[in-house]
Amino acid sequence: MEPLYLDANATEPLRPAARAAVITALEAGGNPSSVHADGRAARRRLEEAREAVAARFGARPGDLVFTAGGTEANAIAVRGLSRGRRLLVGATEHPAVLAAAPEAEVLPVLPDGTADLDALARRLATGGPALVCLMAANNETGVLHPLAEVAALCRAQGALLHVDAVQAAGRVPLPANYDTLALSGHKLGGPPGAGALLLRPGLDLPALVAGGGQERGRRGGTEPLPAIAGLAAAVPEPGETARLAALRDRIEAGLRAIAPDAVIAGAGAPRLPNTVNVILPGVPAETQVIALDLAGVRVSAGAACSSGKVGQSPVLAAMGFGEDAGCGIRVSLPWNAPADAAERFLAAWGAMRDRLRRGAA
Ligand SMILES: Cc1ncc(COP(=O)(O)O)c(C=O)c1O
Repeated sequence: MEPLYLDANATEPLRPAARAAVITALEAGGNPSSVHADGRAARRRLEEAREAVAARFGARPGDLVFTAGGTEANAIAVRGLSRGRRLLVGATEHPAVLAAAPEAEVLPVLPDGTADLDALARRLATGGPALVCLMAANNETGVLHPLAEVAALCRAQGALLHVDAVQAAGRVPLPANYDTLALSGHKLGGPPGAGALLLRPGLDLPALVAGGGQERGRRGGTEPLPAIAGLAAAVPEPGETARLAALRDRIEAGLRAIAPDAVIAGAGAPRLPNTVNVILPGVPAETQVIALDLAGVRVSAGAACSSGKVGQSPVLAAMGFGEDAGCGIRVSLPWNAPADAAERFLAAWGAMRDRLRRGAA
């Protein structure tokens, strides 16, 4: 039987339309900065992709900066906006943001994983101008922060807001009142190698790498046009979200029925339709991931971005899970999850749990 890929939050499988767009752009070639006809054709394709992505995510084309991915989009925003400002960063942010903001104050989250709005209001009320970084959806738990309220607090206190929407984009509606918002192509079903930073109208940012002045001087370097074309073509099918949410609900109901001792992280909070983080107390996440992998089911422990490192999840630790913060696995359904994904996952998970219990007895 085909392996069951349930690690979409690490990377989504390439969508057929994105694959076709990548190949077309690769074969067409051309550098958008060249003035001859091939360059002008590449420039047209770049601007068409910009218009499509901007329209889809509610931005103006002139306010969209293409990047090499989500990490770079976050870094441009955090470095560019934080000059002369205090940095306030959510405790469950992705390393892409945390690493760009090493001197930040950490904003706590509530036990359900959502931002602690009272703590944010207190931090904003004292001290100088701030830059707040809070993600739209968490990569490990799928928990959505209340960004409308966060944005209102920021506006009231003259703070800027950067939103890492890498996991939310294409899965849930995006917040509107940001200063900057980061996207990543390969989390949408495009290829790796392209991302985007959306800017509030009128906002400008210095480039991290100046290069040849591309992207209106906001991101130097030849634009990765095949990956950008793939990003622009990576559009969900109608009904996809509802289909994934139904599979997610079946998985959660099944887990509760099989194992009353299992805990679903962030269960009470609004979450992504495709993500379940299930904690099996006392069993290291790595053990679970390997056992499921041997059974042909691909899930992950914590953030897959940390190059195979597994240990305590800082996200689950920030939610107060203590020792069990090392015992959560992330199940993230891809856009093309098969109709029997929930049943196959539950059968493998239940068998794994039985084996581990017999082994422990
Ligand atoms: C929430 C979040 N932000 C940023 C990133 C980094 O994106 P990229 O892989 O495109 O650099 C990831 C990747 O896992 C992520 O989950």
